[in-house]
Amino acid sequence: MTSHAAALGELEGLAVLKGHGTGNDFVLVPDADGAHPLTPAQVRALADRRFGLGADGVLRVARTKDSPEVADQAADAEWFMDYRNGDGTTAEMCGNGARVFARYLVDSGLESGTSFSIATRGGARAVRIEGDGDVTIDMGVATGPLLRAMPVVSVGPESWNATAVNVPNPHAVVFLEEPDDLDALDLTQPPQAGPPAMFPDGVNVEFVVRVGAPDERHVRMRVHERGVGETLSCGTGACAVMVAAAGRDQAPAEVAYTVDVPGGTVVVTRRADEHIELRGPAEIVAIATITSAP
Ligand SMILES: N[C@H](CCC[C@H](N)C(=O)O)C(=O)O
Repeated sequence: MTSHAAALGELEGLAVLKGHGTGNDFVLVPDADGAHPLTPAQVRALADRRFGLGADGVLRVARTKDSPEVADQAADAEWFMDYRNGDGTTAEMCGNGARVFARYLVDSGLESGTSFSIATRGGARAVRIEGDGDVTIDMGVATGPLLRAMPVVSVGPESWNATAVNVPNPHAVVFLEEPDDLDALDLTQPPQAGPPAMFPDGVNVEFVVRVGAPDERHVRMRVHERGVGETLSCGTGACAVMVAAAGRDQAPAEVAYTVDVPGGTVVVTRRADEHIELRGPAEIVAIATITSAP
């Protein structure tokens, strides 16, 4: 029996869902009574695209008040988005996941309004369900560009200076000149980002080209995610890209960028209070029950 089969066997009978935000896909695990805290091995098994359900990450739906690491957010948010990368590691925040998580809370009746907050490892985050079905997440204030030292990113023999931005998970943003250069990048292996001391817990790396003139505030990106690999979209990455591009463009404090990702398009807005808002679609595509190996 594979280790994945054993891990899934520990979850036999569990009802889960599958969803995505611009192609960044997740297994959602409703766990209101805290019966399934999920081990890293169980996360890897659920996320495995051959031996499991397949996803970039896992979103466990837990009660904030019963989750010690975020219980201080319980007054603001009833539900905790316990995000895990597909390799079983945790991360501070997941922007696309937050949209899918919010969609599930509303569709399942666990939240009844169109404005509420969710708890995350990065802090409580306000959610707004838009009239057209999009979901907007207040991602808080990004920190960066971090100017203490310009990180360097390498892919094979090529290297570039990058811009470090935390959302609050760590990102390194590389601007490329030509769209063909973006499309030609081999992201089957993790880019190297350094100096290592700058990213002691690893880093998500985004590669960006402008679309049109700078004042069109339109960019296109690819991303290699920490703990996952290349994904079709990254919400926190899109936010990091917006902050880096706005700095590069010397854009006004209040500004919005359209960010094209391989899986679709999101809009990232910086408000006057410096909060970053991520707006985009969120889909629940399936419901499933974990059954043990026959
Ligand atoms: N796809 C996620 C990013 C998860 C970040 C995770 N890969 C990490 O920081 O380790 C998003 O939409 O923000």
